[in-house]
Amino acid sequence: MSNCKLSVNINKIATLRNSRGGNNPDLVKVALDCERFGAQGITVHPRPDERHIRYQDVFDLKGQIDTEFNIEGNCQEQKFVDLVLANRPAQVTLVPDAQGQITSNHGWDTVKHQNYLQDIIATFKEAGIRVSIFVDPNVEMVEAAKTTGTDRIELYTESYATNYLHDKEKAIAPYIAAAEKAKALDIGLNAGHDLDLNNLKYFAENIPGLLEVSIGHALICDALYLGLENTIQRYLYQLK
Ligand SMILES: CC(=O)[C@@H](O)[C@H](O)COP(=O)(O)O
Ligand SMILES: NCC(=O)COP(=O)(O)O
Repeated sequence: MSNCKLSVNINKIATLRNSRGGNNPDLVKVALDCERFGAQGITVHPRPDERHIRYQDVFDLKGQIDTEFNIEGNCQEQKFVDLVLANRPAQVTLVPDAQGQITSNHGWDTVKHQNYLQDIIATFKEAGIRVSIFVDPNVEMVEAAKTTGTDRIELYTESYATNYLHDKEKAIAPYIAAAEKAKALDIGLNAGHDLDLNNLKYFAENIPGLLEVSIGHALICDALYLGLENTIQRYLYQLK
């Protein structure tokens, strides 16, 4: 039995809600239903333009969620730092997004941004929030993550998901190396981005010490066909 938790990213529920301006679907209700259907965490990624998750959503969700609340985002935005400190989620995941990016597309350069990361991570840890930082599957970046003081790293899995379709052993090789380095350095390990029902099982089976995956886009797409409860159950099954 795997110890890996499934955190459902509900950004795309907010995208749908915002498209009409009302409150349908109700983001808080969906989050609570995800928990009821077995999700072990809820992830949101508020972006400065609030194109999906709004800052107010974070306050609304915080009081309601029973499982692990994970807020992802760009800590170079002071508004994001203030939001996280005001809500004190179980975990904050720091992602180096640029303004206007369509989605997250790279991890931290933990060598170049070492001093900055040390300071911001200490700020969140002093507030009692577990910190994870988004990194590419690169051993050098994992090594330098250790001295930032982060509790965990989240491996950016886009290249795994893309290359899985052509050569899954080659696709996962850099992730195994990164995970082994994280384990040796006693850094907790999360992963996410473009994980789906096809590629998740192989990833979870082959990555040592995987603690959590956060999955949004594919899971919400699957729910259109399979229903949310059935979809969450199927993702959980991949992690068994
Ligand atoms: C950090 C990460 O991997 C992202 O996948 C993210 O949380 C998704 O963000 P969007 O929903 O805005 O594409
Ligand atoms: N951290 C990754 C995440 O929350 C969801 O990414 P995706 O499944 O929407 O690509």
